[in-house]
Amino acid sequence: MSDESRPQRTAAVIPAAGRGVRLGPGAPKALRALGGTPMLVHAVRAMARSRAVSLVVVVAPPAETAEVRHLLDEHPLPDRTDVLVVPGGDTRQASVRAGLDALPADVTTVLIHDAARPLVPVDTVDSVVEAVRDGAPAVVPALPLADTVKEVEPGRPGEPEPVLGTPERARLRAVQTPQGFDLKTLLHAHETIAVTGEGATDDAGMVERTGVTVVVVPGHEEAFKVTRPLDLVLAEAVLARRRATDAY
Ligand SMILES: Nc1ccn([C@@H]2O[C@H](COP(=O)(O)OP(=O)(O)OP(=O)(O)O)[C@@H](O)[C@H]2O)c(=O)n1
Ligand SMILES: C[C@](O)(CO)[C@H](O)COP(=O)(O)O
Repeated sequence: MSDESRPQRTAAVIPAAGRGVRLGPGAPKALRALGGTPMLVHAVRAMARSRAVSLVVVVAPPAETAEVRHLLDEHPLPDRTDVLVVPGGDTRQASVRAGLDALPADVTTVLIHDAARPLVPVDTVDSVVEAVRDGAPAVVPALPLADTVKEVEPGRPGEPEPVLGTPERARLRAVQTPQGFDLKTLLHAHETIAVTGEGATDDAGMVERTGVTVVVVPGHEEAFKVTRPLDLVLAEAVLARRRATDAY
């Protein structure tokens, strides 16, 4: 079968193996409650809400893999969505790679979505999938910045840092997930980076290093990442508003 006539199956990989150090002491971040339900369950449902996604691969903290499997069995998804659970690695990049390695051969498009972004709306997920299916090999949702950004010479914590410059804000975007990829393009980036030993803080950053053009589509304010304690307060408020206004 030629590449053109092959059915386009879309899977989502959810890296969820981080500890959540910046959120403070407690269970691994993805397992902490948001509105009484683990953050990971919200993130998995957010992917399954897209009719394009028929498989979700959850990359769990290695010590909690069985617990995560049990948790997902307790929170079933629509019949059309399968869920796999695999153990993660020491870095986000290694965890994403573990998720990619678990994908079956018929997957052509992959979304990489942080468990730490539990409230991404389905329209944002769908717009990323659509852009990949329209031919973009790498797509990221992103928002313009509200703050001015300074480049600094990093110093010791608490010490003043000299400013090196002020990038033009109109050209900057704050990048979210899910990031969408033609699977072969992302696998090639992972293989290239394994050889060069470089790292990247997001998946699109890895693809950029292989010379492939990444495009941006509009992100959403509610796709923010739960990183620090105040983010959890905001997430609870957003979820409570949704539950009060629609059948969420
Ligand atoms: N070894 C790792 C590290 C991170 N992640 C995942 O990558 C996503 C984004 O990372 P971040 O928000 O930085 O999560 P943590 O690494 O858990 O946060 P922290 O740096 O505060 O510990 C999260 O869903 C996290 O679970 C992962 O799967 N494997
Ligand atoms: C992938 C990401 O969420 C895009 O903004 C971000 O780069 C993750 O960074 P973190 O340092 O792992 O929180």
